[in-house]
Amino acid sequence: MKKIVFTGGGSAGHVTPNLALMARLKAAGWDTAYIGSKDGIEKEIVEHAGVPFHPIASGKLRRYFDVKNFKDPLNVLKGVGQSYRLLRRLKPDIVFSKGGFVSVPVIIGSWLNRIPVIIHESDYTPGLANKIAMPLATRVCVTFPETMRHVRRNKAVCTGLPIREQIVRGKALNGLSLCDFHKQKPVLLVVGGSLGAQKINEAVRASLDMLLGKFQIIHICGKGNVSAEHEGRRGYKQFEFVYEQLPDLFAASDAVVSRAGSTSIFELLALCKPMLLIPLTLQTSRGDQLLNAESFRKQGFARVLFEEDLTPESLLREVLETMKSGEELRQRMASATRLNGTDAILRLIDHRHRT
Ligand SMILES: CC(=O)N[C@H]1[C@@H](OP(=O)(O)OP(=O)(O)OC[C@H]2O[C@@H](n3ccc(=O)[nH]c3=O)[C@H](O)[C@@H]2O)O[C@H](CO)[C@@H](O)[C@@H]1O
Repeated sequence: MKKIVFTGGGSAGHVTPNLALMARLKAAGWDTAYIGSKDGIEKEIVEHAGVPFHPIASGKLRRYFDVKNFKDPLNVLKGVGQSYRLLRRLKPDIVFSKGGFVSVPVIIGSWLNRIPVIIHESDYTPGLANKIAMPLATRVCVTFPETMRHVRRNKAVCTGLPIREQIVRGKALNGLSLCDFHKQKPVLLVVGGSLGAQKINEAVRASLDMLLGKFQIIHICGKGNVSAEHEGRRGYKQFEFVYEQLPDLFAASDAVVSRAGSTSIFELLALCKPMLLIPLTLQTSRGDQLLNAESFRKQGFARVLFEEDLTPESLLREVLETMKSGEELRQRMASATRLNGTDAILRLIDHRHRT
């Protein structure tokens, strides 16, 4: 039986594209397993999808000072040892990595076992984990054509991002009834990335009275971030994290306010949803979301509001503008080439397995 091991995690953007590939490979008779961090979001998501999950120790690669920076290299080393032994036992034909810091020990473990590795980079510029992994990878798949220039030419393939098939199969009526919403007022979905975004959560709640005058609001606010004070308010529905119902919530929404994580914005592009993007700042990230957002703005798929300019008033103004330009944004998205990377990556996996 053909066997593949997946890795990737830290946040859901480094996990959900794997779900799209795993579903298809499982259906084609592959044996699939996952190696991820023992306390990362990937454990919950992968177990939820019914794929065997093998936890390892991992350390975060931080760009800022933290006492954990002294302990984490030891955890990464421990993770390399665990991955090496796991992979020697599992004996996969191939390893596929979606990036994130947990993937580094797994890729080193694969390389030590001489197992071919395909990695995928979601963002406009490669993340630190993928930069470390690239020399050890057989192939490097990318989402944006512009990312090809950061990868050695004989390894780079522009495949696009794998998107879960069910994302485009949501039912608006199910989404509305899940939130207890009606059809008379437009629906705004707010999602601050898979872990939630404090700044966006605060701005939404500070402008809630104004926003609720115009919209019904679905707010995916991240684990532990549901506000008890606003819970149960008519027209305002909060979720920490959503699994199967996400496609229905997407279908029920007229526009979306989102961080500019690559996985999210390509899903919204596939759905032609007018989006207002609030990218992570340079202070809190390497700036990848700023580039993702600028690329989408330039192509006419999204409006962008910088976090530095985020106030309750600017949020309301920009949401109204996004709704107003909804038809224009939708048309631009509908006429664009919208790559779903799933087929191209499956071909690479299959080809690698045969050679
Ligand atoms: C803080 C951080 O490191 N952010 C990075 C992370 O973002 P993050 O992990 O937030 O990733 P994205 O926003 O790109 O993707 C989130 C994924 O989670 C799913 N989802 C979200 C909410 C929910 O309730 N249920 C659910 O299933 C979305 O549909 C999507 O598939 O990875 C992205 C790469 O992909 C990067 O571009 C981001 O810069």
